[in-house]
Amino acid sequence: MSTIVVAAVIVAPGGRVLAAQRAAPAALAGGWEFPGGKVDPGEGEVVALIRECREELGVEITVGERVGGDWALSEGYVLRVWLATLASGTPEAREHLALRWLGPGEYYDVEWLGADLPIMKTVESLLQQG
Ligand SMILES: Nc1nc2c([nH]c(=O)n2[C@H]2C[C@H](O)[C@@H](COP(=O)(O)OP(=O)(O)OP(=O)(O)O)O2)c(=O)[nH]1
Repeated sequence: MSTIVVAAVIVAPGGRVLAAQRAAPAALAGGWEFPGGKVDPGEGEVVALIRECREELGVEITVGERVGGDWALSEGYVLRVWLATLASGTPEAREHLALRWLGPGEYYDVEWLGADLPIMKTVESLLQQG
């Protein structure tokens, strides 16, 4: 069975989305992703998403609609993604090298990890549909 990784596309007014730059492992460090992480055994996926955003960014999120289905990662891992908004707090890079809010026209200004580029494209279409 695959390990499930969950990630949040946190959307702020003006269609800004939060990108986070990975600090590790070496093969991925410097690449940009949506905040999240692995679901713990027995843990709900949305619960894991909220926990990861609390741990990594120091924020509380409100989870919205799912983005796509299972996004392929490396062997044995799948990525599931949700739109989210900030319920409280200001994101801080507690585990990442940096954070960036990307507005429309800036969505591709960072080096997304391979799995994340198609997700960004799907999110762009969703946000354009309003
Ligand atoms: N969180 C996250 N991980 C991603 C994305 N895209 C992508 O390829 N990944 C990969 C990187 C990692 O190999 C894996 C997620 O692992 P993680 O390191 O974020 O998980 P975690 O916070 O639970 O950390 P740990 O248990 O390994 O300490 O999925 C993404 O957008 N968000």
